[in-house]
Formats: sequence, structure tokens, C-alpha cells
Amino acid sequence: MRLDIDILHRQGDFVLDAKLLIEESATGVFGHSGSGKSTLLRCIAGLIKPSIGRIELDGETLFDSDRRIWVPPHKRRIGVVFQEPRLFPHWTVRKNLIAGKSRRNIKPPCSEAQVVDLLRIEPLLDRSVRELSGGEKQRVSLARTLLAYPRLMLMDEPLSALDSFLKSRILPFLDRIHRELDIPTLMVSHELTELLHLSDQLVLMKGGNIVSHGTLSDVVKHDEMAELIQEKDLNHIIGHQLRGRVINDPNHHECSLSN
Ligand SMILES: Nc1ncnc2c1ncn2[C@@H]1O[C@H](COP(=O)(O)OP(=O)(O)OP(=O)(O)O)[C@@H](O)[C@H]1O
Repeated sequence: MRLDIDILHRQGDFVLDAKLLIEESATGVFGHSGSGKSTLLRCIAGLIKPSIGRIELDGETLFDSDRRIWVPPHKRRIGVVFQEPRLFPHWTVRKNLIAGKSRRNIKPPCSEAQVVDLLRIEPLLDRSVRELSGGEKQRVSLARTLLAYPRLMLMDEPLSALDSFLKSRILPFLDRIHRELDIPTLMVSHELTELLHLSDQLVLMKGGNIVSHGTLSDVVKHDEMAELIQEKDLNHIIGHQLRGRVINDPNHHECSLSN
């Protein structure tokens, strides 16, 4: 994956001024509240049109103010997962997933069965969304986004509405998205431990700017990090080896949405 961003965007008094080249498969975006993390993700997704600049994904220009290029969000093949799952509450899980499936003529990077299996939602397929727990809904929402076959997944605080038990249940599923399906991810979180668990590299933002980008050991040297690191993060940081984790792989079973 190669995501090349050079944009400037004004909204009210806030200015996002971001120049960034991301080539890693899993990147975490970190920074104080109001530093511009969500705005950056929304610009990449096409939910905000930057004032000026350029965004390229894998050599395709998604936005270029000089050349008047603007690819609308639904044509970018970028999946976005928000804090609150976005599903049709009165529909069954299966109907929600079918509605989210890509109708484009592209080679699917993964099968329906793989996605259903990856997120362990097979037992939920015929249940109504409104009967599901918060964690179950977020897993269905992730599955729905994956079935649109995105070439990049943007996740904006996907765990922050969940309690710590559910977070710990969903975290391994997020990890499997790029490890097993090979879909690059860009994730915003206030929780450094979550980002360390899921990311190869970190992007640190402050006041609308990218102030550091690199491995944890690169980014942790930045003064801004001293304010952001909480006591509970220290154990994770000490001796942390990005990507050196083992994820349980419970029993594999196949199923199809059209059952
Ligand atoms: N529609 C808007 N109009 C004007 N200002 C906005 C708008 N949306 C966001 N802002 C401002 O832009 C700045 C960046 O917001 P953004 O949501 O990107 O920050 P963030 O880093 O994601 O914050 P948080 O961690 O609290 O979610 C903030 O100062 C916010 O108040």
C-alpha cells in the first residue's frame, strides 16, 4: 500500500496541514483531542474535500486541487469504521451484510465465508441487529465494511464505545483484518496500548500537523508523547515489539450468507 497525502484544510479556526507518506500495512494515528485525527481520516475517505492539495492511493489520484480531480467516497474503495456501528437496526445481520456487499466487478480479496468466519458472526446471521450487544454490532459492522472489499480500512476509534471486556474481545479481530485478509488499516485511538497492539507504525498529530511518523521508538522520543503516555501504557511500551504477537486462531468453520 502507498498512501501519499499533501493537503491543507481549513474548518473554522482549525487548519489541518498534513504531508504524509504511508507504506506500512497497519498504522496508528495518535494525538490530543482536537489535533485533527478524524479530519485527516475523513479527508482520506472523501467525506471532507480538503481546501487544497493532493491525495494518492496506490498510484491513483483521489484528490488533486490543481488538476481538479475529486474521486467521490463510494468510488474510492476505502472502508470506514466509526465508533458507533452503522447498521440498519430492523434488519437481520444477514440482510445488513448482503446490502453492504460490493456490486463492483472486482476480484474479491476474501470470500464471504472468510469474513463471517474471521469475525465469528455465523451464529448471529439470522438475528435482528437491535437484539445484538455493542460488541456483536461492531463485529457485524466490520464484516459489512469488509464485504465492500476495501483496499484500505480507516478506523476512527472503533473500540471507544465498548467496555474493556468487549474491547479485549474485538481487538484480535481487528488485528486479523490486515494479518489474514491483507487489507491495510489506518486506525485512530486515544488508547496507546490498542495502537501498539495493532500497528506497525504510529503517526503523531498536534494542532493539525503531523509532528512525528515512524516506529514506536521513533515517535516516543517526541516531546508531545510525554504528555500523552499514561501510566498504564508504560508496561506496554517497555520491551514492546511491534508485530511480535501471537493471535489465537479458534476452530475454523465455513458458511455462506446465502444459506
Ligand atoms: N465541521 C467543523 N467545523 C469547524 N471546525 C470543526 C469541524 N469539525 C471539527 N472541527 C474542529 O477541527 C478540529 C479537529 O477536529 P478532529 O475531530 O479532527 O480532532 P480529533 O483529533 O479527531 O479529536 P478527538 O480526539 O477529540 O476526536 C477541532 O478543533 C474541531 O473542533
